[in-house]
Amino acid sequence: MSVKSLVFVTGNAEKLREVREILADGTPLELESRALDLPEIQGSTQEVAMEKCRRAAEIVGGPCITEDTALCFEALNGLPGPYIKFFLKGLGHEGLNKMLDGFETRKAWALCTFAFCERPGAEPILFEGRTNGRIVHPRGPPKFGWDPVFEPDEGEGKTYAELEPAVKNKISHRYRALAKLRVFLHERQTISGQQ
Ligand SMILES: O=c1nc[nH]c2c1ncn2[C@H]1C[C@H](O)[C@@H](COP(=O)(O)OP(=O)(O)OP(=O)(O)O)O1
Ligand SMILES: [Mg+2]
Repeated sequence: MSVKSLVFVTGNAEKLREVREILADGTPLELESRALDLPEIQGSTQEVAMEKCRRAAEIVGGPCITEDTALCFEALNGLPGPYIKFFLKGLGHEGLNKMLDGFETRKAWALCTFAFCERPGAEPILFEGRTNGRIVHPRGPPKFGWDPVFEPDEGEGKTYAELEPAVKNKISHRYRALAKLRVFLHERQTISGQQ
């Protein structure tokens, strides 16, 4: 398998931008993108990611990757998790904050799951990355999803939205998952001799 033909299937332009920025550093990995909004099942983050990637591989007809992002609240045992897109749409930034009023902790973690599927019918392989933080009232430009309400522990008091993109990309859930995917793809290529 040549990684040059790897297709990233996502309907989210901001995700694609960050993935490209992260991949620009280090060993080159060429990505082709397909803007499809794939249906997502209900279930654990892993089940959602596996099924989405399976469907993507059927449509693409070859190797592809997909990515799922969850935002998990400690007080809610990890919910909204993979359903954050719908919670954000329905409640907005302030609504997400209100959900936690009355709970003892506003701790949260961002979880990114990349899935790689070699061909239609193959079992996808998952790569997870996690960044811990907490939910705060919105600060910073509202450019990408819930970035204004997530303050990562390593962000020196800034929200993802307030951090320079290059700084977010060094500590983010996405960066951490992508680092694992990259090692996997690199080892695969080396083993199959396709440098
Ligand atoms: O770093 C991030 N910072 C802030 N917000 C983020 C981030 N990454 C994803 N998000 C948002 C987008 C969507 O509201 C939800 C994930 O849902 P998710 O299904 O994974 O993304 P999506 O449907 O927009 O794109 P895709 O076509 O790849 O499934 O969290
Ligand atoms: Mg989605």
